[in-house]
Formats: sequence, C-alpha cells, structure tokens
Amino acid sequence: MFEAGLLANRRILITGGGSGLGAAMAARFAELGASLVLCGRRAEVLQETAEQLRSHGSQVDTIVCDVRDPQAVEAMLDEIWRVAPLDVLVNNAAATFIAQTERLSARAADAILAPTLHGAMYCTLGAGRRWIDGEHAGVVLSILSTSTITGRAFTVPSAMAKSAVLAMTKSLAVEWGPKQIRLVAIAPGAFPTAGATAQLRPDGRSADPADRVPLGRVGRHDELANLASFLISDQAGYITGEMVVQDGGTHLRGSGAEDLLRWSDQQWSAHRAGRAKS
Ligand SMILES: CCC/C=C/C(=O)SCCNC(=O)CCNC(=O)[C@H](O)C(C)(C)COP(=O)([O-])OP(=O)([O-])OC[C@H]1O[C@@H](n2cnc3c(N)ncnc32)[C@H](O)[C@@H]1OP(=O)([O-])[O-]
Ligand SMILES: NC(=O)C1=CN([C@@H]2O[C@H](COP(=O)(O)OP(=O)(O)OC[C@H]3O[C@@H](n4cnc5c(N)ncnc54)[C@H](OP(=O)(O)O)[C@@H]3O)[C@@H](O)[C@H]2O)C=CC1
Repeated sequence: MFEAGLLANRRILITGGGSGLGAAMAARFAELGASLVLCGRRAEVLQETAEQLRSHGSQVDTIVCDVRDPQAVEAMLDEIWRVAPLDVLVNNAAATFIAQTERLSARAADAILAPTLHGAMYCTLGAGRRWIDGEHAGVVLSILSTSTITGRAFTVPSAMAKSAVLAMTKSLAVEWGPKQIRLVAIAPGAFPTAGATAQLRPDGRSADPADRVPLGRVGRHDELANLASFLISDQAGYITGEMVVQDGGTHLRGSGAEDLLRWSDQQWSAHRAGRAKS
C-alpha cells in the first residue's frame, strides 16, 4: 500500500513498543525502513519483540523506561540523542481498568493518569525541547481513544488522560508548528490485544463486535499500523493537530460502556475482588 522506504532514515521511539499495538506499529515501521527504539518497563517483553524484528533485518534498540518517572524519561532521551536525534515519537504506553468511579482511591486514579497523561507529556516535552534546540523537525503521534469524543463511563481516569493528551496535541500543533514539529493522533476503537482484553473485557462482558461495532468486526492491527505509518510520514506533512478515528463507526452509536450500566454492585465487587486475587 505504501512505497518501499516510506520511513527510511526515520528514527522512531515507540513507548510501550514491546506489546500489542505498539509492537504492531514497530513491525510495520520497520518494514517501511525505519530504525526503532522501543521502551517499556519489562525488559524481557521488549527483548522478545526486538529479536523478532531484528530477525527480519531491522535496526531496533530497546530501553527499559517507566514513563511515569520524568528523570527516567530524560535519561532515555539523552541515551537516544547520544546516538542520533529522533524523528518521531509515538506516545503509545498507557494503562486502564474498568471500575466504579466513586470507589477509585487517589492511588488508583493516579495509576492511570501517571503513565497515560504524565508519561505522554514528559516524553513529548523532552523530545520537543531537543528538536527545538537542535532545529530538527519532528512528529509526535499519540494513540488516544474515542473516549476523547464521547467520554466513557467506568474508565474515567483513562478518558480524562486521553482527552488531556488530545488537548496537548492541538495546542502544541500551533505552538510548535513554526518549529516544523507536527502532532497527530489516532483514536482506535476495539483492536483486541492481551493488555486491553485483560483490563477491559473480564469474563461475562460481551466481546462480540456485532453487539457494538456498526461495521460488525474489530480492527486489525495492520490497519492501525498502516494509518500510523501514513500519519508520521511526509505524505501527511500538511496534517497537524488532528486526531483520526479508526473504530468501524462505534463511537457514533455510543461510548461502548453502556453494557456496564447494567452491572450490579455485587458484580462490581466480584470483579474488584477477582483483580485483588490475580
Ligand atoms: C478506555 C479505552 C481506551 C484505553 C484502552 C487501553 O488503555 S488498553 C491498554 C491496557 N493496558 C494496560 O493497562 C497495561 C498497563 N497496566 C498496568 O500497568 C496495570 O495493570 C495498572 C497500573 C493499570 C494497575 O496495576 P495494579 O493492578 O498492579 O495496581 P497497583 O497495585 O499499581 O495499584 C494501584 C491502585 O489501583 C487500584 N486498582 C487496580 N486495579 C483496580 C480495579 N480493577 N478496580 C479498582 N481499583 C483498582 C489498586 O487497588 C491500587 O489502589 P489502592 O488499593 O492502593 O488504593
Ligand atoms: N487495544 C485497544 O483496543 C485500544 C488501545 N488503545 C490504546 O492503544 C495503546 C496500546 O494499547 P494495547 O496495545 O492495547 O495494550 P498493551 O497493554 O499491550 O500496551 C501498553 C504498553 O504500554 C507499556 N506501559 C504501560 N505502562 C508503562 C509505563 N509506566 N512506562 C512505560 N511503558 C508502559 C506496557 O509495557 P510494560 O507493561 O512492560 O511497561 C505495554 O507495552 C494504549 O495507549 C491504549 O490506551 C486505545 C483504544 C483501544
């Protein structure tokens, strides 16, 4: 679908690039010629993904980094820039779980806000500062959610964090446009991954896309990876401050959390207790 070498000579950092959609984007960017840096908290997950990509001849580095920690983010960016500047940052790392919002402790809310909002902000500010200092063009792609449009019951800290990162995307598109830095975003609908399924679709919650997706199916990882490749490439060089929705029409029908309104307090308590045991 794209010309070979679309992303040649691009150095791209993907946060949370060891698993799920991050790993899918990594594979596609590598096929299109990019060199990659993948970060996350689990070294073995990063290594496994990197080895698979290297076996196809791709240039992939991994850095263990918890994006909740601003000093760790700065150390990671210093390590990257010591070799060569990044061209693209992908804010993909995030966390969520379903819960009754009135029962969230401050620690539970922060467990979601810290990686999803603060992590994306630390990475964006760190990369942006270096691009501006070095007079280097750059692209920030953030993986958000349709909760930025509809809100979403029972994942309120995630909806808040994703909406804040959308505000950052629009604001910095203006502030950093004259510095040749573009900011774009994708709002994915359901793209099943082990992480999303574990956090959002416990036993007893329908996983049938026909119940909620107008197009009647979930998204394919290659579809998201192709959209991401286009948005970070020069082909999208006149797009900034925009979020592209890729959800088979789901958000036009509802937020996707309506079924949870029918859960009883007993069901919620059982879900919470189940999490405590696992
Ligand atoms: C919405 C659609 C768009 C987004 C999609 C995605 O993001 S898909 C991507 C999905 N991928 C990922 O999410 C990957 C990344 N995920 C993670 O890093 C972790 O799963 C975590 C940080 C979300 C939770 O870590 P953990 O379970 O080890 O938690 P912890 O030990 O760090 O505790 C912190 C606090 O949170 C509390 N608490 C926790 N669960 C629940 C609950 N169900 N109910 C109530 N509360 C809960 C816990 O009790 C504690 O508070 P306390 O008791 O001290 O007051
Ligand atoms: N899959 C879907 O249907 C949807 C996904 N999204 C978004 O897509 C993105 C990817 O999600 P998905 O692939 O499904 O889920 P995953 O759970 O596979 O991805 C989350 C990644 O983020 C990393 N991560 C989490 N916390 C941190 C942290 N503090 N520091 C560094 N890395 C961290 C994880 O690695 P580690 O644990 O090793 O740190 C993991 O690789 C997220 O932004 C999510 O919100 C949005 C809507 C729908």
